[in-house]
Amino acid sequence: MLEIRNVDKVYRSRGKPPVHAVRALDMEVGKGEIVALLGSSGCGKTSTLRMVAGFESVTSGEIALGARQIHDLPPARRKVAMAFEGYSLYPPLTVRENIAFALKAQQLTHSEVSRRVDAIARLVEIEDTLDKYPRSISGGQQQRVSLARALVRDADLYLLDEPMGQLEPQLRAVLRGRIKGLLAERGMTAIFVTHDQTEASALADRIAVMEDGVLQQFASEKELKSRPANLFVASFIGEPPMNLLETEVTAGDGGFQLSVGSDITFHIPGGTLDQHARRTLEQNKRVRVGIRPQKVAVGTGDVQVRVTSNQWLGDQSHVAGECAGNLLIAVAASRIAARPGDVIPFALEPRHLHIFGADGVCIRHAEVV
Ligand SMILES: Nc1ncnc2c1ncn2[C@@H]1O[C@H](COP(=O)(O)OP(=O)(O)OP(=O)(O)O)[C@@H](O)[C@H]1O
Repeated sequence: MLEIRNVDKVYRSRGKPPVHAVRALDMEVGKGEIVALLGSSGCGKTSTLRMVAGFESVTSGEIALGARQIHDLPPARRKVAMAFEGYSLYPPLTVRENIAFALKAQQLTHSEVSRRVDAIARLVEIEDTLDKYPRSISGGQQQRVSLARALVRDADLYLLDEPMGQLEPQLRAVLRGRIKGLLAERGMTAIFVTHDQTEASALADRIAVMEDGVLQQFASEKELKSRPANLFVASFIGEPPMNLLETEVTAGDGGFQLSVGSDITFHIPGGTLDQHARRTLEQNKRVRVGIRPQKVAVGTGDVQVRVTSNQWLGDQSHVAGECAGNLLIAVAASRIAARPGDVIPFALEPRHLHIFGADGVCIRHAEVV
């Protein structure tokens, strides 16, 4: 449906060094798929969306939508609807007129326009603002008008830039569900930008994780968590973040020992490694390993940890502790009786380890259970 092929974006402003905002981006989005672009501020999410919509040119590369090459077309001819981060509402028009304006090109009857505007306004809960002007409504309401203006259109692709960033958490959760329902019911294809992992997971079929202009991994939330492509994705996705440890590698016992000083030793059987992983471990003296806090067992095991904090969050405990200069976090389903300063055991099983090569690429994933 949407194909982004080897796209680069370089901003050049006079007197300033060029900014390489997007690098060699390759991405395919299927019909009816909902995709989240997730990443920290400045990683190139908005630039990507704006290039697809046509508000920024591509520096190189191609973008196709269905059978059409669109990267050289003006925005109005792309059949792409976009809700902007800065809303871009027309100040002299009322909310109703702003939303209806998006339907102008579709030559609908007056009553059909009214019906559609009322329905979308109801969905995003702005019915009572329809006769007001943008300046007299709140930022959160303006954001919903912008969202309504994009979703009301018939388009091949919907691009939503931080569509709910201004809304309070409760309304956000309600709208998330409704928008997902609308997109699914109509088989709409959508890409939305977010900083928020919960939002990405709740709305999207697949998540594109970007950092520094580079697509790091494009996969379902489940796969990002269970098979992170590299250290960046491993540490960025998941809450609390993955525990990462620097280990020393020694070969032996038909496999490898990965140790953190004399305090932690993992035995990795050769049979759990493919050829590339084995070669990487043979060639590197040190590698990083990662283990999800949810996979660290508390009160059992042979890693002695000095507790630094222990919080009960109502449905789970987060226990943090220090071992050989490393901070380790464990998530347990029950209350843990431990106070800061106590020494308690943690169990870190080798089968739950992700192992990363010197370039940060994951060479062995944890066993999926
Ligand atoms: N018009 C522009 N001219 C020059 N540099 C720009 C321009 N627009 C964006 N940039 C730069 O390009 C990089 C990527 O910006 P972009 O807005 O795409 O990131 P983002 O991931 O959407 O960030 P945010 O979440 O903060 O909106 C940043 O370094 C930004 O400063």
